[in-house]
Amino acid sequence: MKDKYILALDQGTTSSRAILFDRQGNIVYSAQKEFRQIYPQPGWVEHDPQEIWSSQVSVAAEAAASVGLHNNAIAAIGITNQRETTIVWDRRTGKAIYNAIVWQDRRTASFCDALKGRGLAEKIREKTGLLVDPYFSGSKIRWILDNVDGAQQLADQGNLAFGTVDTWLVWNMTSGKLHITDVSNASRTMLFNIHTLDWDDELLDIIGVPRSMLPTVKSSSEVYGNTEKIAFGAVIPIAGIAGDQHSALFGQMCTAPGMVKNTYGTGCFMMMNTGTKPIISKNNLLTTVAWKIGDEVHYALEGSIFIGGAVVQWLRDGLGLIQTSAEVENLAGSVKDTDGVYLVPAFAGLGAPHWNPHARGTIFGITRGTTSAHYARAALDSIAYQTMDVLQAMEADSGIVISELRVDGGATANNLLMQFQSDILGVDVVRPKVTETTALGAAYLAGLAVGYWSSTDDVRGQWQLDRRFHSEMPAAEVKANIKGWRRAIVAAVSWANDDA
Ligand SMILES: Nc1ncnc2c1ncn2[C@@H]1O[C@H](COP(=O)(O)OP(=O)(O)O)[C@@H](O)[C@H]1O
Ligand SMILES: O=P(O)(O)OC[C@H](O)CO
Repeated sequence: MKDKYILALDQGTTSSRAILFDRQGNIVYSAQKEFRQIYPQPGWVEHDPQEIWSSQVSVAAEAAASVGLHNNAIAAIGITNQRETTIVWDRRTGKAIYNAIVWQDRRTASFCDALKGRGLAEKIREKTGLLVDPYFSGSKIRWILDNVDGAQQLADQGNLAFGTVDTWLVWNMTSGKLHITDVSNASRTMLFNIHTLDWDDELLDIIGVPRSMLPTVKSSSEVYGNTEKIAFGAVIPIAGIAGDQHSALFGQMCTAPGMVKNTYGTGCFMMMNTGTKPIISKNNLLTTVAWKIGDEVHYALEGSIFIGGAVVQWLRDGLGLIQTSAEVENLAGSVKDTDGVYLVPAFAGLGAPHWNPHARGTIFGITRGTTSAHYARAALDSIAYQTMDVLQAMEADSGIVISELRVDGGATANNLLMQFQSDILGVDVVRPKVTETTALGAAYLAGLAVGYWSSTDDVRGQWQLDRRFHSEMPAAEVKANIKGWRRAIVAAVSWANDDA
């Protein structure tokens, strides 16, 4: 298998990517295609399942063609995907009966409130590791069964299939031969028991989802089957599947308990490997299955921040202060600090660890001397402060003092942000050379299954440092900054309460 490659398919919220990796974990070719975001009503977000498939298959074909699709040049395919996004289709035709309901979609908030009202939150958290929230797939499936004509009847007849995006891609790549998912994606549905590693009959009953709709749950690294030539253009083993944040944790080689990564994309997603036992959070974090390789299951704690790099997009598109996201570094760096300005970017409520859907974006401490540069600096700082809130919750839940944070995602290009992150956390922030860690993780999972790499130890050595940021800020300054952020959070939450 001398000149073979691994093809990683990274199906994200706004684009589909296909990246070819070589045996040293280097990127050989990368292709990317954006697709439509559909907003039928405020708070609703949908994708066309057909566009998810066609964008993914076209970039896969482009990447595969770069090394000669018909030369058996690709040893295996690994899939990683936006999580929780829900697709329901008719098994007989392979046609989706409704658009994909995206993880950001809030339409099932009242259904979730009703579950909480019935006192089910603790049971659900105990079994699934999740908070009751529209974020997860279960309530989205229920919505489709309740709102698409004839759906419930089709489900009762066993004609409907549900899948997260990994499942949908595999179904299409195998012309409907495989209806599978992996443990990491299953653990984001609110239907999966993370202790028994099976769909939970009691939860299926509570949420009203027939077991016949659900995919078979597999490990994250095994040969599930082959792509069909007619659907995919070539016959290639599909050998790895993991949700994108789980895949990034693996790609960052956070394979030992206590290792943490934070991905700074549109949102920020921090995950800590907690080893082979789940930790149920007391601080509003999620417990999730990191991956299963062979018989070994790893669990993780996760904190999801809804607005990360998106606050920079707002400076660019909403305020017009910058032309490109990258420009924020120069603008913010033109002042020495925010001069007391705090920005809480709760544009869509606050995620972990606050979980307040009513909070809204707020800016405090403006004076006559405040400039656009202070806004830019406060926006960057807000990403770092939100990360700090999650990291502290993780330390409290795990009892582990974190000494190093591995980072990836688009906003980690920003050195000012990374330095401030290290200053405010008091830990080293560590940026690898390959920041496409999500795709790399999926490639590793697939390559391990087919013997392209022999063991996790074999790939661990491929992780290479780009830059390590050490904390430099004097302790008193750190303390004063954090105190201001805490006041800003309290004020943002209070602002949302119109009785206050
Ligand atoms: N130099 C930068 N400084 C701060 N934010 C940045 C920078 N470059 C990109 N971003 C932000 O990073 C995000 C894109 O990162 P990416 O990892 O591609 O996200 P996603 O996978 O969620 O689409 C955008 O929100 C963008 O504003
Ligand atoms: O597609 P991304 O990278 O924004 O990730 C989305 C997450 O998986 C949602 O839980």
